[in-house]
Amino acid sequence: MAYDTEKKVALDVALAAAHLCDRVRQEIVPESIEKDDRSPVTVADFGSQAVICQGLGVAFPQDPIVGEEDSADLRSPERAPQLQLVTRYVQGTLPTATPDTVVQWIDRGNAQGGDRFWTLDPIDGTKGFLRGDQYAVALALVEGGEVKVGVLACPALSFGSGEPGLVFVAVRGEGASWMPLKGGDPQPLQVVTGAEADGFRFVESVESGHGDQTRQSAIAQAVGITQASIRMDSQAKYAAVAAGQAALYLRLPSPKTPDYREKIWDHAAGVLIIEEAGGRVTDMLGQPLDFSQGSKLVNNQGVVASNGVIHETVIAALQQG
Ligand SMILES: Nc1ncnc2c1ncn2[C@@H]1O[C@H](COP(=O)(O)O)[C@@H](OP(=O)(O)O)[C@H]1O
Ligand SMILES: [Mg+2]
Ligand SMILES: [Mg+2]
Ligand SMILES: [Mg+2]
Repeated sequence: MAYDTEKKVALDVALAAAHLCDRVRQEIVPESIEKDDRSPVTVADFGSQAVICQGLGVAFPQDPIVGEEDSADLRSPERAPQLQLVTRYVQGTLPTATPDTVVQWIDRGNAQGGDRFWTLDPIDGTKGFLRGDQYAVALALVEGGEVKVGVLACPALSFGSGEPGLVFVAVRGEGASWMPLKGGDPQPLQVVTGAEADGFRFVESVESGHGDQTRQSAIAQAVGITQASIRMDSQAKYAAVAAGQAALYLRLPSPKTPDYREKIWDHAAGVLIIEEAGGRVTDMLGQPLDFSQGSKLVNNQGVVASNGVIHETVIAALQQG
């Protein structure tokens, strides 16, 4: 089957990284370092990126990686204790790791893109990770501007009363599935179908600054969704739609940052998982997300991810105001 090796390697490295993040959260209260854009990053974000870039580097030495983090904030002498801590956690997976190899692995993720590249969010939802809520390790392969393989590892997510820790994977044209992070048989993913919108739920970010919650509620109501939103950090929202737990994920530009452009690693894996589960993802104008323009979705604003059935109705409601 197509992309068999890529799928296997992506799953292996994402699982190793998810395990690292989970260990950090169980063992310490991770402190956050503030990046230049004032957003937080933790030892787990750095460790996750190091483990994944190392593994991809061995399996696919020619492939560029467009990752969220870089090691600049870890290299300064006053950050030596944090780099030591990252190295200690990476050694749990890669025993020969040193501070030098760790920063080199992290910086493999500094590529700009190309015809074929990986995009990596070592922890999507760092604010959720810090709060003890949802987060995801997100990895995707993009070829010719199209997402071909997507993996989302969600250590804190569960379905119903099941144990937390789920992983989602999709290969273009071959469907999407989920399994427990601990291992087990893959189960197919399928969006919720039917036209009974009043039974549907919608998902949105916990962070009010990452979207427009007022407008998101208004649009959901306009398309007949009467129930309150489910607020969740990270691309776990894409997983919720792919698994049929919600019919819609709305991410409309925040009035505080109207010119914000979404980052490719915040969406690539989730988009493919929803599409392969039978759903649809576009921007707020109904255009496909364009992953061929470097690290940002410069040609898109807002994201609408749905079960497909209600998609056109949502886009129409957005055009009306
Ligand atoms: N003004 C903004 N509008 C939309 N997304 C934003 C934003 N500022 C930051 N983000 C992104 O929102 C992501 C988290 O999404 P969510 O709110 O759905 O959990 C962050 O990913 P990281 O946590 O990987 O940095 C970050 O890239
Ligand atoms: Mg971040
Ligand atoms: Mg992110
Ligand atoms: Mg991140």
